[in-house]
Amino acid sequence: MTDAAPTPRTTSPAGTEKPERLPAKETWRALYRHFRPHRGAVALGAFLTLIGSATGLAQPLAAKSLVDRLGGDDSIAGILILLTALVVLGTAIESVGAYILERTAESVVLAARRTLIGRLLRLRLGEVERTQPGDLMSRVTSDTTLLRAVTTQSVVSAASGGLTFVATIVMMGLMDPVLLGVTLGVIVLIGGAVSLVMPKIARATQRAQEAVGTISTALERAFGAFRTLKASGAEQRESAAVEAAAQEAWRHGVRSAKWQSVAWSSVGLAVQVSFLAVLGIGGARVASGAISVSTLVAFLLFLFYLIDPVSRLVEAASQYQVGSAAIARIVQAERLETERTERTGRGTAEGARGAASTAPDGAASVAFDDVTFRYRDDLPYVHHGVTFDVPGPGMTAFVGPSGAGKTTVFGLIERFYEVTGGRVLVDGKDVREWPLADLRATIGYVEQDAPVLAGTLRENLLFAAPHATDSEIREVLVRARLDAVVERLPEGLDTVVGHRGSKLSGGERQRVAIARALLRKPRLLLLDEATSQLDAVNELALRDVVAEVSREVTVLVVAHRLSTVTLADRIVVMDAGRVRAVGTHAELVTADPLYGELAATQFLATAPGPTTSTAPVPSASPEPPTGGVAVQTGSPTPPDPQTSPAPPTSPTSVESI
Ligand SMILES: Nc1ncnc2c1ncn2[C@@H]1O[C@H](COP(=O)(O)OP(=O)(O)OP(=O)(O)O)[C@@H](O)[C@H]1O
Repeated sequence: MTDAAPTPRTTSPAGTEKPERLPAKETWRALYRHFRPHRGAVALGAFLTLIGSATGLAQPLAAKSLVDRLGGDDSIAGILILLTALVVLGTAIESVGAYILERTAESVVLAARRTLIGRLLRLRLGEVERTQPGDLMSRVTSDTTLLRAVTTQSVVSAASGGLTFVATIVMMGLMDPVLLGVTLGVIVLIGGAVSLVMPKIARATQRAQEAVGTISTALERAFGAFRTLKASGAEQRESAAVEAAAQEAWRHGVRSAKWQSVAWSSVGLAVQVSFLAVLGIGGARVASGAISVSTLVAFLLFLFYLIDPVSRLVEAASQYQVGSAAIARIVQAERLETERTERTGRGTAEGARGAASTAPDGAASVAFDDVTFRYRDDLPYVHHGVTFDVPGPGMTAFVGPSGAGKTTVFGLIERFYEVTGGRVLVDGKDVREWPLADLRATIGYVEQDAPVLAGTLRENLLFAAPHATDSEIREVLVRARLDAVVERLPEGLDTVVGHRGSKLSGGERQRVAIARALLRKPRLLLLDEATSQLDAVNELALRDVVAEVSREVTVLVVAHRLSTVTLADRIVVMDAGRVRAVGTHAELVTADPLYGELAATQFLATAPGPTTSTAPVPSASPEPPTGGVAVQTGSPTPPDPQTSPAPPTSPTSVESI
């Protein structure tokens, strides 16, 4: 089975390229999809508004009756009460209608936002990496608001305007078909010109919305690295970039307003020109006796009456253009590929806590079977036939130079990305066959930069295990050496940690991330070690915690410290996307030149204190190991994707450690 729910994509992913406009039919369908669930409410709102306005028509009659009685002996109290009641009733009905329409408009926005939010948080990681999150956010917050008018007011305007237009045209036709022909000729001519302007409104609106997306993106970038921004003295440059985007939004907004005002003024123009044409031709027809003067006068009155429905039709059309610009951006975001995170067994809330679990208990096993992988088709391979086998429990350390592909191993186990070739197995089962929620419920993951979310410390801890009890929280706080920190805080666990945990130290953030992962009670713990976040005391303490956890749980660590690797039951040495050796520290330090070099330089540089490691064997050019348990694994390097996109499939042995 596959958890991805791909949808055919006709437009580029949000934020990567200039979004295309949707074809007219698709625009219509997408807008109708948002309007459809609310059509009853829109009809009711429109009906009440019309009734409300209609009561207004009765008021002059009531007023006349009032005036007639002023001179006589009849009491005017009754008619005054009636008049007042009519005014109040009419206003009440009209305002209820307007309220229903506005409420429906808000419901349309809410539904669109819900759909988008539901999808955005389930997007595939690769999709998010290809997009600009700020721009995606603006689609939820800003573009959805543009659906308000088009799905409610403009439908009402189009319907009422259309009806009145047809009725007036029929009346004019009954008066004089020739003059009607003249009127329609002028309207069609000017309407044709206006229809050329309409797409310009949509284009300008879309560009303005893109610029709003750019503002969000730029602000998100600045706040995401706020300290760096200040330390780099980049406030002015970043403000200038955001202001430029704001200026761009203004420019396109003004352009859209310009075309909208052209469309609006064309209504007046159409009527004025029609008036002159009707006056000229109508005058001639009166002179020739074809029609009477009164017919001409009545026809001209109808002509002016036409202004209102035509205005409403133009308003509906221009709102449709604005809506079509927004819907194009919304549909584009809806088409990004999502994960299917259906929940069974451990994936449920109870399952995540171990109850009702369909997955086996105890430590999970992990195996990579000839895995090839690249992040995108246009990027080089990161894994070239990676093969290893980790039976649980115990601690396995992944070491290797920067960029060797160690963190990528974790991304593939979590199934953040799909392998290009080969298989990733957890408990002997291909991760593609696991329900995604169950797979992830099995795993606790501590990222290298240990992200902490805005909110309280408690919220952060409960993030991965929302049903954990207070005693479980206390236990992990002690294990992660956070208990003293929490005691020091004035509000303890309810202390707000700031945006991205900015009120915590780097070491505290990392311990929060570890506590969060432990609270999840994982069967497999993935720990991407930070290079230098912890002081020596806490590092040693956490080393003991991880060692203790690894007695029952499978722990995979991307290791940057000698203290970690010396403790590991097995070490996987990675280099340039391949596993070049596996073994213990003592074995590898003599058997694998690259490992020896790493132990001598990188690890020792970050070691917390004196170690008992055996002397490393430095080597400038690492050679495959010649003895010990270190084993060269992996299949040949996949060919260059540019010249041959197919990865190699030649089988290799699975190394059992
Ligand atoms: N999301 C991504 N998109 C594209 N390329 C990526 C992505 N993440 C990593 N890479 C590339 O993949 C390669 C392997 O990265 P990875 O993070 O797995 O290395 P690593 O061995 O963990 O390095 P380090 O020890 O520095 O953390 C690198 O060349 C990196 O630039």
